[in-house]
Amino acid sequence: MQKEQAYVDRLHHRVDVLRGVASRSVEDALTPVGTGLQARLERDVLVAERSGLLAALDAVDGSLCFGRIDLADGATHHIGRIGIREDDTEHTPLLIDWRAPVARPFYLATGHTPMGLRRRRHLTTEGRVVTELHDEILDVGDQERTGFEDPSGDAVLLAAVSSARTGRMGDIVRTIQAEQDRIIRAPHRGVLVVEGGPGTGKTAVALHRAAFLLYEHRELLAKRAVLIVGPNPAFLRYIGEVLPALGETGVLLATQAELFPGVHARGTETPRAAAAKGGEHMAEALALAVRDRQRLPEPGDPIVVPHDDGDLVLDWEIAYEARQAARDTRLPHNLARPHFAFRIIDALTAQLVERIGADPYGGPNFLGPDDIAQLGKSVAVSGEVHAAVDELWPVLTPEGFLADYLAEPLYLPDEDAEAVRRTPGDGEWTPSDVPLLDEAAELLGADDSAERAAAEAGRQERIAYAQGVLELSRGSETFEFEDEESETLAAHDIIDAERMAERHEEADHRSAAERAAADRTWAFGHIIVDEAQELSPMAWRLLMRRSPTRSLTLVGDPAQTSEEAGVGSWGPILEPYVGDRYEHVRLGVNYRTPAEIMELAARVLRAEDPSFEPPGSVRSTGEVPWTRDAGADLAGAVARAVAELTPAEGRLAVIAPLALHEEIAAPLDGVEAGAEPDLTRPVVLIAPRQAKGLEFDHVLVVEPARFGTSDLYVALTRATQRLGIVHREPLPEALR
Ligand SMILES: Nc1ncnc2c1ncn2[C@@H]1O[C@H](COP(=O)(O)OP(=O)(O)OP(=O)(O)O)[C@@H](O)[C@H]1O
Repeated sequence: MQKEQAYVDRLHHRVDVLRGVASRSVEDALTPVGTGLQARLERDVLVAERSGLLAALDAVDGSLCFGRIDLADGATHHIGRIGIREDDTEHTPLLIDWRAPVARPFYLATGHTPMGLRRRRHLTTEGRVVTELHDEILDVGDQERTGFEDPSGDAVLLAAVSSARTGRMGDIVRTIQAEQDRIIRAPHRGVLVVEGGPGTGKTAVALHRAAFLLYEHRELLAKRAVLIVGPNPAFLRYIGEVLPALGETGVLLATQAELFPGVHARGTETPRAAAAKGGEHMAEALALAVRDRQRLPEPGDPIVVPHDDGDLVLDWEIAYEARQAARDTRLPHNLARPHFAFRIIDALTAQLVERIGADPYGGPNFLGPDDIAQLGKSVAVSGEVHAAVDELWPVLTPEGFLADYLAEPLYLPDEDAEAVRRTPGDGEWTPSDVPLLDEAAELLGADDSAERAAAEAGRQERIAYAQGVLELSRGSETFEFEDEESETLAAHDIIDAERMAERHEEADHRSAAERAAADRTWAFGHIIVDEAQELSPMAWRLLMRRSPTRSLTLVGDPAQTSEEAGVGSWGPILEPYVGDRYEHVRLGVNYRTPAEIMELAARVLRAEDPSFEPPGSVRSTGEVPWTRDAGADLAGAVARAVAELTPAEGRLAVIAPLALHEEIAAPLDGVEAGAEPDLTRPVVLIAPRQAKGLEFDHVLVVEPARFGTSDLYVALTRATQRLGIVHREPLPEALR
């Protein structure tokens, strides 16, 4: 123990030194060095690199080193959250990053396949103090004993899964299991579907996979960013600390509602409306509705456009031909519009030319090219002509178009149309409007060609400039950071002219994740979708647009699908995008819910599907879930149960239908009936849908008869320790 303590002390000392160096170099870099372009460029690059490193060093302080592997050849490696090297000429590794290949046997080796290991050691620390050691002997022939042997090999895992919850998800780097490790380290290209029952670590694995990919493909992913999509804001707050604790901050976490920049989709709607909007036929309906906005005058009733040289007649034929030509370009509506306008202007000019210059005796037109050009110009700048074009082919914004469409939804089955109908200006955008806005933006397009050309010219200039600076800095080697080759630094070291130039965009010092958040057309380096079973076909269309390279990890459990628009199986969802070229892996062990609770939860699903098999629980607690009839006083019974179940340390969730929240919260101290739960409070009151993905030490389910089957299954599987059920209405059959 003392030896390990000495080693851990040494590691912390080294981190302190590195932190000092990094923070000084941020400070130095922040001091004004002059106003020259080059000075500012160098400063920006330095600050970005050193701040990232500093954040990583600060973040890992909690349990820096958690493992050690002893190899058969006598070598030993300590494993931790980041890699650290000694300040010597060889840059000797002191701590191996858990993501490095050398660390892999720590997670995978077994007595059967020892992968060159003699022993695996788990170190438990509190702050900087080593409190426990657990050793596993992996070489049966090895007679040496340390006195810290853990014969079962799962003491650390069991302690982790039984520990009191904080209201925030923690990382699992200390105890990643072999089946999880394989998923975390799977290649980043292509689509990987991770399926597993409640508590199998899908979310944990997804987050660690993000950390791994950022480590393994730092260069690419720092530029293109990683997007993690979760079901609701409470869930994103719940998981929000895992990646920073692993030293990773360059990730964008978002719900579907946040994926259309500039729109805060906070409105609510019926599940029926959400399902109708999420349906695949919606894409076709919107496409047809856009075509409807490309109009023609009625035959025989032309638009008459006044002009100094006499009225111009914009009739059905002219508009029809112009529309055909514009549609033939296959450009989105707003981008095809100039083609429509040109044709109209041409045709109207021809009318003028014909009228003014026609030879009454049938000879050639009197007007020369200059006269014709002059007439063309007069038509092109005419406000009346523009108004006529606008009427036939208006410039449309996604918001305006969709609001109009929802007021009068066409091309949908009647009952879907009724469900989605909304008076313009009535209510806010909802999460299921977001994929429709995105679809509309795609169909409409924005004519930003001039801006793009200017931006590209500016970028090329900056790249040329950055190339010059890089050559200069290579020559003088001004970066005096001792650990240049360490694993921690390797990530931030490599910088090419393009990236340097990107960082130098004068008005834009945002990280890739921040820029991605503001850009609808951003192509992410990798996308991770949690609770992926909830997404509708329309939401998949949006996400696939954000991942043109189809580099995605989808995590979900069809048995927990509550949204009507969600998936039943992955094949039909993925087929349009990748055919059958996706990997499908399963996680089979439940680390959260004790066997006693899982048994009860499984009965709920078995009522509908007798063959349903839940994942096996990693432990049982002896605590059998209970049910209690509240009689007439539901709130009183809930209050008594809350008093009983509130843990001294840890969290209790009361999961009840929203309609009962006011009544239930009234007698409870410090419990609020509100839309946004604070999960760090000892007792939280949440609705079934809000419970998705979360976990608590104890759970009290209220009035389960009002839950849908999958919502009930989700609610029952949230507890790590105890579960109680209070009801006034008769219990569902499966819970009796
Ligand atoms: N290898 C592990 N070591 C320690 N804890 C683990 C491990 N794997 C999972 N857990 C813990 O199990 C709990 C459930 O994990 P997680 O929330 O990722 O499961 P899930 O499959 O996403 O569940 P659900 O589908 O019910 O939302 C978490 O507390 C997580 O930290």
